[in-house]
Amino acid sequence: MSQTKEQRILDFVLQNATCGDPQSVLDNIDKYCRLKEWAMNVGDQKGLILDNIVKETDPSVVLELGTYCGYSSVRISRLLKPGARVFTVEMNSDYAAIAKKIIEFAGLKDKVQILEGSTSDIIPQLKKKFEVNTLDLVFVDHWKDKYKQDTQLLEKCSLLKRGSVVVADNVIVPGAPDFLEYVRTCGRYDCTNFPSFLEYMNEKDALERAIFRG
Ligand SMILES: CCCNc1ncnc2c1ncn2[C@@H]1O[C@H](/C=C/CNC(=O)c2cc(-c3ccc(F)cc3)cc(O)c2O)[C@H](C)[C@H]1O
Ligand SMILES: [Mg+2]
Repeated sequence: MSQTKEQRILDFVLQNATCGDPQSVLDNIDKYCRLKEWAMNVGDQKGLILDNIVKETDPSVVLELGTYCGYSSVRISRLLKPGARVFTVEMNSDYAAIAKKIIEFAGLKDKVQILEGSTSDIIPQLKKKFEVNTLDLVFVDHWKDKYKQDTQLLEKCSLLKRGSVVVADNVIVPGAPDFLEYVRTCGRYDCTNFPSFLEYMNEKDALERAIFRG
């Protein structure tokens, strides 16, 4: 059966990275995707900006929208204090399976819970089914036309509190114009743009940090 690109990324990690070493997992995914096959991981340049935001926030409860292969789940969870958790939502079961193996290889399975399904179904379940009170950090990196609706859903489900940090990837490329307009003008967020570059390319991209005012 012919392999998918995501299976090839997983194989490259299993064959080249060091088990239990999250940085070597990240470095090898970046190496493969830069040299062999491009893939839509947040990558090393935007990843460093994300690292700084995570370190500054020191979150106990993190939600990620769009796991894909698990690169940013590894990136975020490797920086968390003992007992802190990442919930990551992925609707594609093939990607969820790949991500599970990558997160486990990195030694981070106790910090990351992959929630298989659609954000529209899972976000409303976080409080009762997953015992979440409020979210300290949200990393938004799924379909770009769903950023705004899912941010509004987080608000509706009272999952954001004053100081909750929402970080969105790709606000330049592919872009999420309705999300940007919303968080910058609705009056409920303090927004900062972090210019960078599209993963593994020379094209400009950026992260947007939107801190909920409560
Ligand atoms: C109900 C649906 C919503 N609910 C959902 N619920 C659960 N899971 C969801 C939901 N919506 C999506 N997902 C999952 O998240 C992942 C999707 C990730 C999407 N990411 C991009 O499209 C992108 C493109 C480029 C790019 C840049 C330049 C180019 F030239 C080409 C591509 C770069 C980037 O950094 C990018 O992150 C995964 C594939 C998909 O199954
Ligand atoms: Mg992205």
